[in-house]
Amino acid sequence: METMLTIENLGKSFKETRVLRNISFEVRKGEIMAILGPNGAGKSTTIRNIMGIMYPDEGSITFHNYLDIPRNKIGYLPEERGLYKNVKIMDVLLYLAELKDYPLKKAKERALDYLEKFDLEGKENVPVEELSKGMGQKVQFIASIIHEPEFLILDEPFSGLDPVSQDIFKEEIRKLAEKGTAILLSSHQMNLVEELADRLFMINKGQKVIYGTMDEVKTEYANFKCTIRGKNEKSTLERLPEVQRVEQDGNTSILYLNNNVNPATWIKHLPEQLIINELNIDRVTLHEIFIDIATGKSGMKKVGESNA
Ligand SMILES: Nc1ncnc2c1ncn2[C@@H]1O[C@H](COP(=O)(O)OP(=O)(O)OP(=O)(O)O)[C@@H](O)[C@H]1O
Repeated sequence: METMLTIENLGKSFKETRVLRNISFEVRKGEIMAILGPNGAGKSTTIRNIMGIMYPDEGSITFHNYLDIPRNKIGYLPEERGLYKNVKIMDVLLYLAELKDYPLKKAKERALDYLEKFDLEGKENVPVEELSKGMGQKVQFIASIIHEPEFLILDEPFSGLDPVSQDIFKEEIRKLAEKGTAILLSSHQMNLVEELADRLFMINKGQKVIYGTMDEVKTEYANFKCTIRGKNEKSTLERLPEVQRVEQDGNTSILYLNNNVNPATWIKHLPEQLIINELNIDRVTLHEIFIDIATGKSGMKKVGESNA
């Protein structure tokens, strides 16, 4: 896949404090690349450097190998929402399209089409200030893609959306990627990231901790876990082979297994006296990987130990 955006060894300090160190990743045509990290990790600072809102102290950011990033080819849904309040929705959208040199007739058609998709049909003459938070977010999303950008940055696009609207956003984001848009997605909603992202970059304290495809990350970081429903002593479960730790809630126990355990072999060695009403084996979720890596809670690879 063709590389669109390349970030190499990005470094940034605010006064004496270094908030980004050696950040390198790329975003390719037609992919959804997630940038993840705990609060204060450096995601927004990375995005602001890409957008030219601030400049890096070290490293480079190139678009199709050029240092000059053409603003009319980029779409940006910022974390801080804000549209001109007393202006009608259509006027805002056309104004923003015009700023990106996009043909107005086409922009109007696209705006009407998206307003319909987002359940805002007939609202084109409503002033922005009369919209609910979720409706305003939909309009801002349309504003970020009205000009058919090649590269799209979505900073927390799902916050404040109801589940139906989240699904509509998810579908539109997928469609944009299928049409070839390169998408950089920042979100704390791990389940949505897990469903959407092709690759991910996780940052903590300004440094890379994970970089790879969702499958690579799962294979490298997500061990298997076994959920057993049945009344068993926690200490009995903890003594089972290859069990890293056990979490118990009532009669439900989750056994986190060591790296490289083959669950088919492991399950054959479970003692017969265990009480098993139900048993499931899954890989741990992205949510659990995120928490484990950010907190160093389990025996999984911790921050700084990654060689990804
Ligand atoms: N303009 C600024 N001046 C000084 N420090 C800043 C500035 N902007 C960000 N920082 C600091 O840089 C670090 C990274 O912040 P950043 O906003 O990039 O984090 P983030 O990963 O986007 O967090 P969140 O998930 O909370 O949005 C934080 O320690 C923050 O306090």
